[in-house]
Amino acid sequence: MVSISVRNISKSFKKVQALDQISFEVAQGELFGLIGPDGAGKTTLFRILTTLLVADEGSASVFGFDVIDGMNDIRNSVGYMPGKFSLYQDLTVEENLTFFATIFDTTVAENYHLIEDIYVQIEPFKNRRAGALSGGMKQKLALCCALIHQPKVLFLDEPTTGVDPVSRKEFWEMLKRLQQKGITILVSTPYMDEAALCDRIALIQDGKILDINSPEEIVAKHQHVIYDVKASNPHQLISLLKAYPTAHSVYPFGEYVHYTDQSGEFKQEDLHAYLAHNGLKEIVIQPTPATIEDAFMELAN
Ligand SMILES: Nc1ncnc2c1ncn2[C@@H]1O[C@H](COP(=O)(O)OP(=O)(O)OP(=O)(O)O)[C@@H](O)[C@H]1O
Repeated sequence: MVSISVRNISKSFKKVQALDQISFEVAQGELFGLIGPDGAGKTTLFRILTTLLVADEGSASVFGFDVIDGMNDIRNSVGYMPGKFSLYQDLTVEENLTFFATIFDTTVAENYHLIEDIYVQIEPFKNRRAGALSGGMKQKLALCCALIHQPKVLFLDEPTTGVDPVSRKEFWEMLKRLQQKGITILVSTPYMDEAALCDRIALIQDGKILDINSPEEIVAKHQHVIYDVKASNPHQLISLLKAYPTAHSVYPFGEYVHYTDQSGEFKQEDLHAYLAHNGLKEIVIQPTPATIEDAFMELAN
């Protein structure tokens, strides 16, 4: 069964085309990721799907309810965790949760089973103002607030941005548990490593979908051999690689530069000799497996 359906959605703000003919479907119970850099259009899409913004073109439905005609039904059946400002900073942890339960005409007690796993971690701070919580705790509270009315679909806009790596990992484990309860989850993230944890992902840039598939298939489609390259002068290394006659792509990747070549006759020794001849030292060149980030760079090129 289809839980979220997006058909040819476009949205512009004056001269900026935030979304350009976006289409995709999310199955019930699926954990689907929107992956893209800042400004890709992720938040705009979330706002359209949660009925807070009207698209210029196209149509969309959530759980069979149209985003225009079924606005109230959607609002009652989805949970939305916006990237920023979803909590009342001056209310305590407990007051925030009670507030969100009340506006959906339910009680914390009624749906406590859904949030218990998460809430026990912030319960020791239940009398603390939300504004005084750490990033990871705010995120857990925001997730509890989005879940307290037992939504069928969860929209999470960059839930782990600005959160430490341990809390990020815990957060994804919680999402997996929620998925097992049958909740459909649409989550956005700029972190490519998190993309691998989704069932399927859509790679988005400049309002367009570059590809939709499982993370494994997106990586498997990558055509070029990727080389990790490192040398004494990273800036010069990038310029030299870009100037190499058969270069296909060159971009920084952690402590390395990722290099792909367009020639079938590429030899690591030739590239090594070229870099050494141009004065670089401590040169390392080694093949490395493709990641989602590499696939993204290739598609975005
Ligand atoms: N209300 C608005 N008025 C004008 N431009 C907007 C508005 N909302 C979004 N935009 C522009 O639309 C584009 C997409 O923005 P959007 O917030 O959807 O991207 P995003 O992928 O969520 O990135 P971010 O993580 O930076 O929010 C950006 O260029 C943004 O500046």
